[in-house]
Amino acid sequence: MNDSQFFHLVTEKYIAAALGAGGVPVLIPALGETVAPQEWLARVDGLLLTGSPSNIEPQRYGGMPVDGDFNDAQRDATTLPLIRAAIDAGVPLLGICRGFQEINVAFGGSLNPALHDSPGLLDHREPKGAADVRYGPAHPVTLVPGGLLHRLIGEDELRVNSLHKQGIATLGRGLVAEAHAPDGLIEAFRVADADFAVAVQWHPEWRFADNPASRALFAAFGAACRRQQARHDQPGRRPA
Ligand SMILES: N[C@@H](CCC(=O)NCCCC(=O)O)C(=O)O
Repeated sequence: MNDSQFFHLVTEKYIAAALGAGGVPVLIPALGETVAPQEWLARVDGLLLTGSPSNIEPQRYGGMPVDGDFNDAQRDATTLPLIRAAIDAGVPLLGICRGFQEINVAFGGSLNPALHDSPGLLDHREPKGAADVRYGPAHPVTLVPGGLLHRLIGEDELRVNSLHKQGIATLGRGLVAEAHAPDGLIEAFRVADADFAVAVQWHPEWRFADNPASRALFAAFGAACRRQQARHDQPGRRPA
């Protein structure tokens, strides 16, 4: 008998953005090793790695446990192997906030556990207030000239929201920076050799339909998922 009272959930803004990208969203529960990554990858055409208030366990990237930290070991045990398997299978990825941090860690990168305690870095935590305030524009990011996001969005700079206390300390091998905050923090990257594997530290899913840059990002993710769907539908396709 399982009498667990835990919920596996996702905020509706992610579901709305996945629908807006042309997808049929399905929530993958945090089951860790109970279901092999290949089982999920045979059933989906893309992975949207969402934000969450929880942190990645620091031992996943060589860090020290922090007293009182809200970690989610079950999610780590699900997403980190899934990310590696998705890249091997050519499944498109879009990582947001915690999802951005997860892709970095899956590629061997590390995180700064508290940006606001690091001299020279901005405080990237959300302001207090209603959702409009918390998800409101917080700082600019500069897109790397000629990078994927720069070409997709067609702007040199964006104003983005900011709801994270952690951030990239070292970028994982095989990842390429795509955007920086004014303090130099990497705010977006792509996986160098992937068809589409992009991650952003901000929240483009928040009112994505009202924001041309967010629309462009989700449209590109949707198009990559449809390319993967076409590969799925081909006889003799590459197994996940
Ligand atoms: N551990 C991270 C998580 C930040 C994050 O994903 N925040 C999103 C919160 C809710 C949402 O999905 O909108 C950190 O604090 O750095």
